[in-house]
Amino acid sequence: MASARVFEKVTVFVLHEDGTRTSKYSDPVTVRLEYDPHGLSCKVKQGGTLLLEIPVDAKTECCRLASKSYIFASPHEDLQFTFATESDARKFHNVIFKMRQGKEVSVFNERTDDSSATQYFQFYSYLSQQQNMMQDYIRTGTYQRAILSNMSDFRDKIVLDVGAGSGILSFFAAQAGARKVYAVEASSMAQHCEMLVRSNNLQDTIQVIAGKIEEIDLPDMVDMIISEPMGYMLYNERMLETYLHAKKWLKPTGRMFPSRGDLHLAPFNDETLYYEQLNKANFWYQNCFHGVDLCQLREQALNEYLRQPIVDTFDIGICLAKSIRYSLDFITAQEKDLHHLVIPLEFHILKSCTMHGLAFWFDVAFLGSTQTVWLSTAPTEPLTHWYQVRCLLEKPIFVKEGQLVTGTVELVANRRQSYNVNLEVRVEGTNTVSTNSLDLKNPYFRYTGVAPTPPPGNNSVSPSESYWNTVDAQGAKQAVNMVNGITVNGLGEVALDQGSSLITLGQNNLGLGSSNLGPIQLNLPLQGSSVQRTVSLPASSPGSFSSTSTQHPTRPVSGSSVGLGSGNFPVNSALMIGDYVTPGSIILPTQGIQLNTHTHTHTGLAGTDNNTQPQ
Ligand SMILES: C[S@@+](CC[C@H](N)C(=O)[O-])C[C@H]1O[C@@H](n2cnc3c(N)ncnc32)[C@H](O)[C@@H]1O
Repeated sequence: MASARVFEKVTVFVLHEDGTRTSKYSDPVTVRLEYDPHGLSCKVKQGGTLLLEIPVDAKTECCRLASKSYIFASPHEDLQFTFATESDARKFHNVIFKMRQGKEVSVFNERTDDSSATQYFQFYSYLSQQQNMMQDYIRTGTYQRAILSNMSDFRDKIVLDVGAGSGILSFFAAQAGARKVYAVEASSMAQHCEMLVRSNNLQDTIQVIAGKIEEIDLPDMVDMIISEPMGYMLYNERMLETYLHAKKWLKPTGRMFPSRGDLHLAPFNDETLYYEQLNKANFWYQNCFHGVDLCQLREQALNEYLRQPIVDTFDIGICLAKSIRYSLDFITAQEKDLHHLVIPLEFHILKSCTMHGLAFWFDVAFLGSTQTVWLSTAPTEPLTHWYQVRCLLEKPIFVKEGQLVTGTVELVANRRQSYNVNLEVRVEGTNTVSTNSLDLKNPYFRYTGVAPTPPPGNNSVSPSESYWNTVDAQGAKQAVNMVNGITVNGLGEVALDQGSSLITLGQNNLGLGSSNLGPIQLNLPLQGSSVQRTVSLPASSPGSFSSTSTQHPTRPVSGSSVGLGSGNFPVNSALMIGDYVTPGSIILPTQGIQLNTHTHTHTGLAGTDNNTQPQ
């Protein structure tokens, strides 16, 4: 039920203690039963005016009365609705009865706290959040390619879209020739989705069903299930369980798009990241903060910071071993398989280094009958709104090339639609063990838009020389300037009068004293930044020129127009609840960006230090 059930000419009475009743409104009203993630919302209207709204869920006290009436009991008022016809009263009762029956047996409700579900579906009811996901071009483009390059899996088929949101994947299925698409969406986005279906004239193909997969009914079994159920680290949000649950509607020969998910794990080295967390905790290590000794809480603060998985991106060069892959086959896996995952670790260390933790990313595969398409969130691939996730160890360990690091990552599902992550790593043949326990529901969003830098010690040629070799000599030649009546270009070539060609000078061979030229400033493009960096050249360098260039992160960020500069930008915390922050939701200051080479300071971030998930 995406559209509301509407009942006209309903008379509403207030029931009194003494058994009498009085009319609540002078005229009959219109009653609408609308889908709500908790159950239903019963809206009483007159003309366009909303007079009353009664939330109806599994706990609401209500029942049928005689053949044409229905009673709602509430602490302050008991109401009787008398319908125009018996048939209306029966329909009204049936909608409520079915909803309540669904709730009683809802697998979703059993595994989810009400508060978590409320916040979660509220988040997805915002058009801006659906837009954020839709604008992740790598994500949306890959889904469309996977579907349209496997037309034979969709043509004339019945498709189920699990968590349809705006309905974008349902539209792709329709483009691929699906006969019928059931677009199931639990948030109130279902209503917007239905509007799009109608305005695109696809109401005969796409049927929007408002409700949770675990609670709705479908008229048919389906040939194909499509969905985008992946959260941070693949498993966050526990929507994969909903995706697997939906298989109760899949024909035995049916397909799942995506068909398989691979979680990748690799040990990493990142001194800056580790000390950044440590330093944040050091705030509590002061004994006279406005006259108050805070030291007692330093340990707990550190624990809190270390419990946060870090969401951002990094250079693959920080990884100390080849990643291991933990695969989940969506066709064969069961919901309960995702309640407790134990991932065995075995890393063959490739370079001697301090290991600070484990990095995670995921890929999903669409195994079509014509083509296999992969969607990857690897650090080597264009950035998506899933970024990558890193979990720090409580105590970093030193590992040597050739050593074997073993251990486990345990993911324990919780009622907040997330996981507790327990790490344990051991260096084989030594006594070295390190652990940590993290809360995936409360990650630290650290992405600033700065291109990640490779780890130190990776240069086998002189970086200074290679840089200058790549400076565009032609650009410098054209940067012509007048200095003390002499024309000088960026290569140091000079001409004494206008119109004559420029000549290369030896060391100050015009006899100009260095003091005449003064300090020379050169504005260079900075990698990953849209700001200029001022470099002072020796005063004896002839001429001065200014070359302004805007360069974006070396790894393209997918999604909407992102021009991300250096420094720390406020992230709109309202956008960070629920699913993810997209690259597009970084807010750039309009002016005056100070070059900040320390990417680890986050004083510029809005709100708290980035809680990205609902609690
Ligand atoms: C990550 S979004 C994807 C939206 C859309 N399919 C897309 O690709 O843009 C997941 C959607 O699934 C919905 N959802 C989550 N759990 C659900 C459930 N148990 N039943 C139905 N919908 C659900 C959310 O409300 C959200 O709109």
